[in-house]
Amino acid sequence: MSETKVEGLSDLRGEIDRIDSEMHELLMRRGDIIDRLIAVKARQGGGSAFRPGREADMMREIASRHHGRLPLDTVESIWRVIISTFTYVQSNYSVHADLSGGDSAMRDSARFHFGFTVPLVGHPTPGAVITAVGASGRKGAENGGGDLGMIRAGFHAEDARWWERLAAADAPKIIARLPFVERPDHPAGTPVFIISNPLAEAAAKDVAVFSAQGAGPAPDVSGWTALGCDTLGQSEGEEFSLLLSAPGDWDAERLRRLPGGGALERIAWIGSHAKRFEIQ
Ligand SMILES: O=C(O)C(=O)C[C@]1(C(=O)O)C=C[C@@H](O)C=C1
Repeated sequence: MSETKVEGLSDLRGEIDRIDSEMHELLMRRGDIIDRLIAVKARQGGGSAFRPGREADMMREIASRHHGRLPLDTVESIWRVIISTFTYVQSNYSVHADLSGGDSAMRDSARFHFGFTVPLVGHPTPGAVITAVGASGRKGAENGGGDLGMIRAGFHAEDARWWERLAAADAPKIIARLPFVERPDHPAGTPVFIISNPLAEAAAKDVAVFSAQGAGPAPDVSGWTALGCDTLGQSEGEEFSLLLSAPGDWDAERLRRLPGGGALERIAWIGSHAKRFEIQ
């Protein structure tokens, strides 16, 4: 009579060890591609290691195919750290984070999206972040070179018109809005903009972001959201200043055609990012 073997803890641990060993082997093989990536990018004219459009596509794909017991939070953070670290080993960079809204939420977001290998530098205001990123790009780095910045989306009492600092052509630009995967109870859900020195290639262009100013009070923007344009920041004074997001193919002329848009005297494109991938 044949005995059926009952599965024991050591069998399951053996299976876990085999899976871990395969995952580690695959990650090391992923690492072996880095030198070839650097060589191909150099042949294509160099440029930044950051490819935000590609990263957004990858995160969307991973979130769409995910199923099973492992929480999506875990899978998202593992891949964010893999991709950020692979970017880092192509070309070292630091993340400059605006801590004006408190340290812990921004630190959580930075570690969730960039891991612990990429150095994190805290700053008191968005302006200080923009200055640090701009300065890192001037140290002989090519286009998009240098560090990344992380600015909390939302009201900044101490630097109410921070977006105006992104308006000059050679100033840093918005390249991403995190988290990519938007869902209730995201563990690092603070909405943040990622800025870098201007990128020549591979930006994500679903959503365009603009800085706009004009004399006197701001126009009535209450109907703009329904027309595709969101007001993400607003500051009043002798001049009003708006931070606006719109579909990726909009330009200054399209913004001026909004009701009251004629009041926008100065408009500057200050970057673009991928559309949020929403999970209910
Ligand atoms: O696809 C690239 O261009 C890469 O450099 C690879 C990689 C990745 O690790 O998957 C890393 C950095 C980029 O921002 C996007 C993706």
